[in-house]
Amino acid sequence: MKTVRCSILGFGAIGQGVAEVLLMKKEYLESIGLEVLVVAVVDSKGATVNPEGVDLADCLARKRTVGTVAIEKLTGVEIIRSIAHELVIETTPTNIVTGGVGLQNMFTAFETGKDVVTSNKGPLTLKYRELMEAAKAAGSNFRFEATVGGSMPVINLANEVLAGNQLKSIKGILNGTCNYILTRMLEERASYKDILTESMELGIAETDPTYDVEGIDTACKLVILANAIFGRDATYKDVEVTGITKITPEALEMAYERGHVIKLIGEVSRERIHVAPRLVPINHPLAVRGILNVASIDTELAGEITVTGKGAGPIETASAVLSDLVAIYGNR
Ligand SMILES: NC(=O)C1=CN([C@@H]2O[C@H](COP(=O)(O)OP(=O)(O)OC[C@H]3O[C@@H](n4cnc5c(N)ncnc54)[C@H](OP(=O)(O)O)[C@@H]3O)[C@@H](O)[C@H]2O)C=CC1
Ligand SMILES: N[C@@H](CC=O)C(=O)O
Ligand code: NA
Repeated sequence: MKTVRCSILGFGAIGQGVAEVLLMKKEYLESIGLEVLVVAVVDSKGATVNPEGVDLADCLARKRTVGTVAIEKLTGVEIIRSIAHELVIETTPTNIVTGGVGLQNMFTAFETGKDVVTSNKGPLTLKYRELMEAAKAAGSNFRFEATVGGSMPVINLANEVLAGNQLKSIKGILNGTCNYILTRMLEERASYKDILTESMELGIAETDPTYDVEGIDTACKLVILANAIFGRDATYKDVEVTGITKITPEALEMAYERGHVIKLIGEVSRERIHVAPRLVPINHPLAVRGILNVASIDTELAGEITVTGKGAGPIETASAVLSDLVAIYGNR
């Protein structure tokens, strides 16, 4: 049995989802020869640490009752430097201005020879090239399937499953919150404000939900795809961005009467990266509903390949984190 010691940095919707999935998948992981030991869990107030493995069920219970896992006043960087482990699971908030605490966590992880699996888009949007170089110099694994499309496979699908097949563009819906809002505004005439509040309660919206509705989150994901799949050196400023804040119920209804839905569509190719609301025919493969995401990959050899799946949510996103963990340490 191989033991993988890991830290979970950020214990909000996704960090907790990861903890739940690690508990749920303990037997499966053991069946493929992996014992995953979480040695530290960190939120904004501090950490629970145990080099022999923390009690994840207890961390989840304390987070839900007391509001924090903090027992010791330690930060992510301090934990990365002082506690022996192999893998940092980074799930702190996305910040595209500074990279947030996640950027420092990732650089420190590579500096100390650790692998990183993350759902955090900020560092990758701001400093993709530098992070890849740091990971390479350290000989570390760096995987981030959860950053784009949540559970929906897209990065690993394009780079691994479609390896060798030159890709021309990727186009689709990459924000679950916006799709949920647009769907419910049209189908139930629910109010924009109420659905946004509900999205925050469901753990699908960003820590700062303006990132969702202003198209910033989709833009981040397009930057990650541009860099990870199209070999570009893009940052946020390379994206043309329009969000959904100006879409009215009347506009949605008028479009529907004419056989269309309005969707927030992102598109990335070697030439252009842009996101804006667009009209999509009702029966088109991109016209998915609710929190679903969808991506149509235009390939050189295989034509168009379209995938869809839940783009947000704690357990769904943790599914992508789990698959990255297994890709690094499993005997596949
Ligand atoms: N929600 C989703 O469906 C998806 C989210 N993501 C990405 O995953 C990441 C996490 O999202 P989500 O869980 O929803 O966000 P939340 O806001 O629910 O959780 C963020 C967590 O990070 C903690 N945190 C904030 N600052 C610090 C700090 N300085 N040191 C340590 N911990 C800190 C927070 O602490 P505290 O609990 O004390 O506030 C909280 O536990 C984001 O980058 C997001 O973009 C990606 C895919 C899907
Ligand atoms: N807030 C995001 C979460 C996943 O990245 C979304 O709604 O898609
Ligand atoms: Na994904």
